[in-house]
Amino acid sequence: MLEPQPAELLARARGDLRVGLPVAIGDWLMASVETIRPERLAAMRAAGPLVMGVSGRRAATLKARAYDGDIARIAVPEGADAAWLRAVADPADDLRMPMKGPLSTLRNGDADPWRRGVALAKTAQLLPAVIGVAAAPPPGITVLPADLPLEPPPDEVAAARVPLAVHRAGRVHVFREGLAGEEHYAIEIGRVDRAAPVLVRLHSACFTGDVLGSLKCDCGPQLHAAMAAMAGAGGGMLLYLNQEGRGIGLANKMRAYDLQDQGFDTVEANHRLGFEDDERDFRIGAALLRRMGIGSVRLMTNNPRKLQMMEGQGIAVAERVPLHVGLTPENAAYLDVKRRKSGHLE
Ligand SMILES: Nc1nc2c(ncn2[C@@H]2O[C@H](COP(=O)(O)OP(=O)(O)OP(=O)(O)O)[C@@H](O)[C@H]2O)c(=O)[nH]1
Ligand SMILES: [Zn+2]
Repeated sequence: MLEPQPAELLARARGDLRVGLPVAIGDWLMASVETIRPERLAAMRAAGPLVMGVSGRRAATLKARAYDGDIARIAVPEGADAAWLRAVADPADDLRMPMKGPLSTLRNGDADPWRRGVALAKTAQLLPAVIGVAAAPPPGITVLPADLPLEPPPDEVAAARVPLAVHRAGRVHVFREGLAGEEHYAIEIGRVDRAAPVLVRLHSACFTGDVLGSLKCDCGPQLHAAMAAMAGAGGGMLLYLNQEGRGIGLANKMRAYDLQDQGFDTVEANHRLGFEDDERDFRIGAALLRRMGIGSVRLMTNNPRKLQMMEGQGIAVAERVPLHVGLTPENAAYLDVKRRKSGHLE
């Protein structure tokens, strides 16, 4: 078995999009609008009429009809250049240059390759927009398999003792998700008694909050309060999930922050970019707990989705422990939107 297997092809396709290379999906060659270079765009245009795929969310902002529901296929006009494509994909200048259309969207043909193309761009943490042409793949181009494999369960790569300020007994476990996927960390604090429900926090990476002490969110204070509570209780398990920006990556989160400075709230900003409110898959958290031998938790969260996911994945939630810390004048509106729009609990 020397040929690349489906899971490997998927990982390679994700990398290709980031590099600016097209990948073959169904009968189409598709590249990322964000990373494609002008020469390659010209070569694609020479191969036939161009079509652009965006998410239904982005289509709604563009007032383009999304005949395919969660996806829209936009016919690219003849003279449209890279700047035009970028403006359709990237909301940064929506308010300054509101008129991009009218955009004509396709309704016939198979939308599924486009759905997969946009999903692939999301997992590559790029703007969720792809440009494509109906063409056979030239040699060397990655062909995305029709049936995507189930990602293998997360694998523990390494673990070591790390004494922590909150508790001398700390242990950091590094897990790798799928092939070339994200790394996530499980941090054992104190002595974790698996015979009783374990105090657990699923924390999503927030570079700005965790590291820089940003006042725009409550992540840093939540992280530190959770660690302190675990130390105080004698033991607990912190899962640090690399799901920056609710899964859209730091570049896209900064794009969202820029939109927030233009007056959109955290949910609207994600939508304008073409993302859902929350692109995280919390199942990875349950998988890590299982790997750590934990089946019952006292979960520190205000997010009902985390609770539902745990129960759905067979981890018993013995108790929800609310986590309200770090309120600042700068994040009051953000926390209010989480309560009103995302159903966050008091
Ligand atoms: N896209 C986007 N992500 C944000 C924004 N503010 C914070 N984040 C990200 O949101 C995530 C915060 O996640 P959590 O701390 O798990 O918070 P939560 O989902 O509200 O749930 P609990 O804190 O458990 O109640 C981190 O990945 C942050 O990077 C924002 O305005 N936009
Ligand atoms: Zn944050």
